[in-house]
Order: sequence, then structure tokens, then C-alpha cells
Amino acid sequence: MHYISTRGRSAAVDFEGALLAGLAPDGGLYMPNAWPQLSPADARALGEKPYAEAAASVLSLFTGDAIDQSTLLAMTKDAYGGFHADDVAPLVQVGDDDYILELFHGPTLAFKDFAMQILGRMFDAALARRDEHLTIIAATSGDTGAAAIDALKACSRVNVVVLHPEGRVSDVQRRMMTSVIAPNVRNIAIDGSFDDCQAIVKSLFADEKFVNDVKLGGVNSINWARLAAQTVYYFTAWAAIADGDEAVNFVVPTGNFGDVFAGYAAKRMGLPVATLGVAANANDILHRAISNGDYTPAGVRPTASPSMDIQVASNFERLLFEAKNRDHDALREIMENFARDKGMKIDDQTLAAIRKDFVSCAVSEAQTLAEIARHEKATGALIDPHTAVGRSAAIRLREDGHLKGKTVTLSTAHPAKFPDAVKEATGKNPDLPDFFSDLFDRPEEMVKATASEDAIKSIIRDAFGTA
Ligand SMILES: Cc1ncc(COP(=O)(O)O)c(C=O)c1O
Ligand SMILES: N[C@@H](CCOP(=O)(O)O)C(=O)O
Repeated sequence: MHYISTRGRSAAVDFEGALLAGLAPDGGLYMPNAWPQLSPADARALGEKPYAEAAASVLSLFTGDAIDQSTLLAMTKDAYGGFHADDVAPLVQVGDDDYILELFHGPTLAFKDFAMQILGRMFDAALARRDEHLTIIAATSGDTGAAAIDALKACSRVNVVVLHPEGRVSDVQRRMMTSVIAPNVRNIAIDGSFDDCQAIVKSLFADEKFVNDVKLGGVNSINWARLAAQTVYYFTAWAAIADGDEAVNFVVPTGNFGDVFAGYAAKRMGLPVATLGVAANANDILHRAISNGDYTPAGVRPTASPSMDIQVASNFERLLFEAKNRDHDALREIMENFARDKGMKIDDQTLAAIRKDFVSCAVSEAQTLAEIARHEKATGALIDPHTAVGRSAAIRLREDGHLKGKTVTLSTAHPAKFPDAVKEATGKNPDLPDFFSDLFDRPEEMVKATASEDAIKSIIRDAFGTA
């Protein structure tokens, strides 16, 4: 197994190369050169195993020789042993054919923990063996940052710098990041949007000298290892509910297109997935792209589901690469034109290829809050606004005939991360788990910066010099 850049101008690397690089040197995203395969029988057998064992089995298809099987299993046991649910990713039935996959029982209460906890352990092992250090840069709209900091704060060979859009994450999300005061952690509040943060991250990777000076790495979903780890719960969820080889739908609240692309990867690996539902909030660029080919950013609108307040979705590049039959030149031209024109019209053939696997739905603010309230009335349980976007989309896509049969909606965050929206919708205050009961008493540390590449470079150089 090796990894190729979508843009075709970087050398292929092994799993460890993709893990440590994050983004390919040509600005492209790494992809496996071919999809590893699992038969439905293999997938079903995963359902019999504890989550950590299933994760090691699936991940080994991506890691190849980079990590031996017993080390990988020790890593997954350690990573998922810290989750606060026995099942790690519990599946809850909410209707005849409807399920919610709870992905918020990790240490920072969002689905990001599934990949980040394992990445931290992989970084530790690879950097120790190479006797190297890394400076991780992450852009966050709230959840990736907390998960990265939690997973990496104890890594002696990793520094971690997190950029978040000032005032555009919830107080709980911010405090989960800024209350971790450690010598290798820096939080930077950017005067701008998540897209500005993400653009800065990509521009840092484009500066070869800076990348080499500080040994830059990334843990956003540009990093293939993130998506590899996120494929696992599609397999375990399918195995828990499918009869025989029955195909199941997944609906995924979507921002950077990473989580839903992990579902696509699982499908390409042989998992019987019928349709992948892309659930967008009022920042509906992905819905516009899939429904009518219009992939044009329209300015970010703050919503009750702030982690999905994203316009330029990194992983859409991976989807276009697939839809273009992995034609590097065609993909590079598309991405260059997109950068120049600040938007794109997806051609009919490419759109038809995308629609073989995906449908989409945009959910308004009113619909999001209404779904939190409806769900609480129907089940007595609170859901977070991102999950509500997913559930609202799943209900509408089924009513409109786009989804038939069993459907799993990914529940991506704990409701207590977004108490204001939950309270507004239901009148109820979701409680943080005990291990965060003192979150609002903890001191915070962060610096503020303008949305400028140079400002961030100088903060990183001052903090960590050459790694
Ligand atoms: C809670 C939550 N739900 C959904 C998403 C969207 O996931 P993705 O960016 O992988 O599409 C995010 C952020 O990415 C998130 O933090
Ligand atoms: N919603 C994310 C945005 C970054 O997404 P990633 O999956 O590419 O890391 C966040 O919460 O930070």
C-alpha cells in the first residue's frame, strides 16, 4: 500500500510518510493508490470484535508494513480504552429503520477523538523510532482543535498549534482548547473565519523552507490517517444492523467533507453502503455542489452548528479526484481554476459520478432547532445541533424518496458542547460529564492574531524555533 497525491506532482509515500507529512508537497491530498478490500463476511466478522480490535483490523489495511499488528492493536486498545462508553461507538435505534451512531464518548466529546487518539499514538511511535520532532498545525472550527490538543499534549516530540476563528466557536469548545496549558501547546484566536484558518494552514505547507525549519505536520482531515481511522465506525455500525449483505445508508453532518468521505472510502473498500447523505447547515455550498454543480463559496454565516460553518471543504478535492477517475492533470486544472475563479461549476459527467454515491440536503437554522426539540419530545434525549442537522436531513431525504431502508445518522458531538442551542430548542441545559465539571473554573491561555500567514509563522517560530 502506498499513497499518491491527488495533484500527481509529489512522490508516492508509505503510510508513515502520509501520516507525518499531512499535506503532500505539491499541495494535493494523499490517497491510497488502490482501495484495500474487505468482503461483507470480513466486515460482518468485525462486528463480533470489541471496537479496538475491529479498528486494528481495518487500520492494518492502510498501515501496511509501517506498524506491526500487535503494536497497532496495543495502540487501538490504549486509544479507545479512554472512551466513556463500553461500546465506544454505541448505535441507538430511533425509528423502524433509523439509527443514530453516537461518536461523542471520547475525551473531548466529538467524533474527532476517534482518529486523533490513535494518531497521537502513531506520531509518538514513528517520531521516537526516527528520533525526530514535529510541529503540528491545525485549523479548527471548534472540535478538531480540542481533540488534537488532548491527543498530543503529552507527546514529548510534538508541538501543537491550533488556529480557531475568534468568537465563532462555543464557549465549551474554546475552553476545552485554551484551558490546556502545556509547554508544547499554543492556541491562536484568529480574527477571521474557519476558512481563513484553513487557508493559513495550507499556505504554511506551501512554504518548503518553513515546513522543513519547524518540521510541520498536520492533523486536519487533509491527513489521510484521520480518514483511515474514521472508516472503522462505518464498518462496525453496518455489522451491527445489516441482515446478510444488506446495503445501509449513512447520513453525515458535513463541513470539511472528511467524515462523509471516510464513509465513501468504506464503500470503496467493499462495505455495502447504499447512499451517503451529505447534511449541510445554512452554509450550504456542498448541497449546492451536489444538487446543481455550483461549488462557489458564498461567505460564511455563523450558525447554531458552528463546527460546520465552512465554505471551502478540503476533502471535496478527494471526491473530485475520484469522480475524475483519478486523473491528476484534470484534478490539478480544476483546483487551479477554483483558486483563480474563487468558485467552480462542476461538469455534468463529474456530477453524475458523484451522485452515484451521494445525495445532499441543506438544513436551515429553524429546522436545526426544531429537530433538537422534536427529537427530545420523541425520545427524551438531547442531541447537539450538528447531529440535528444530520437527523433533519435524514428525515427529509427519506420523505423525498432518496433514502430507502436502514439509515444511520452520525451523531458527531455531545449536546453539552453547544448548550445555548440546546437550551433555546428545548428549555433544557445539557450537562457536561463529570470530568469536565470544572471546565469553566480552569484558567485559559491563548494569543490573538490577524488572519495573516506571516503573523502565524512568527508566533510559531517564536514559540518553537526550529523543531
Ligand atoms: C461536531 C461536528 N460535526 C460535523 C462536522 C463535519 O465533519 P467534516 O468536516 O468531516 O465534514 C464537524 C467538523 O468537522 C464537527 O465538529
Ligand atoms: N469541524 C472541524 C473543522 C476541521 O475539520 P477537520 O476534520 O478537517 O479537522 C473542527 O471542529 O475543527
